[in-house]
Amino acid sequence: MTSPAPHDDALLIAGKAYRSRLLTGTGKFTDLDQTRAATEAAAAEIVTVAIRRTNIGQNPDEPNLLDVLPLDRYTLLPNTAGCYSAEEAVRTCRLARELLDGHNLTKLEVLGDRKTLFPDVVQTLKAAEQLVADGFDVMVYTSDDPILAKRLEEIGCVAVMPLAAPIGSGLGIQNRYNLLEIVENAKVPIIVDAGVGTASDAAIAMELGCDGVLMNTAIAGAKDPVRMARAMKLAVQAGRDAFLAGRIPRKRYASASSPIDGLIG
Ligand SMILES: CC(=O)[C@@H](O)[C@H](O)COP(=O)(O)O
Repeated sequence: MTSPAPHDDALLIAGKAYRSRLLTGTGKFTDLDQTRAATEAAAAEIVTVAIRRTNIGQNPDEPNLLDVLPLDRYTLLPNTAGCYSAEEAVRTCRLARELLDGHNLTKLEVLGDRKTLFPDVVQTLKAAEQLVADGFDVMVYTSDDPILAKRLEEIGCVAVMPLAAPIGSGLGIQNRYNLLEIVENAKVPIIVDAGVGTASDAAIAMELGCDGVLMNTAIAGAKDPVRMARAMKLAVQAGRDAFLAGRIPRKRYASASSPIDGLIG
């Protein structure tokens, strides 16, 4: 049997196919040139933007992110970073849709507190319901709770994005069994969002069967963001290939690498 070439293995989100399974954030870079260079090195196709913090045309006198990440090349994923209630998040998504001429794809995050930046799951569910009813394609940041992930899928979110660890912590995947449970039960893409620290974290997420990884701090905060972006691209690709190839089972005892049948003497 021939394995599909990696480029046949598209990530489908809201009816659109993407070759890249690495989604990147646009915050925390030194300047727009670095944002562009790192995003290119990551080979990201979907880039997320904090609508309340980033100029995508609201302030005509300030540098515009879209000058370095043009809409004909990237799929913009406006996000609701900084929102602490369903109401604020819904309002922010509507503002983004207005600014972007009816663009329906959105990343919902409703935060619970400023210390952990964990999602407020009650407010997240409420906002997701309203946004889906309002015609948005909602990619939703959530905790790594499998029951909640399923509820968000049932509501109609187009992708569910459980955290690996708190946003910006770089702690890597804290509960791989929860992620596995979420992935095994999902009918929509599962994209790990937040908490990745280095390339091996991204590879593990993909080896677990996640459909993609979204990250910002691990790239933007690295000593060499462009180099880290490239490392993340390769890690996501390697993890995906390893998942599709199927890992060998773990065994307690050794099994010789060379066959012992037909040994002389
Ligand atoms: C960029 C974004 O949308 C956030 O959810 C978050 O910033 C990602 O987390 P890390 O910064 O930990 O990668």
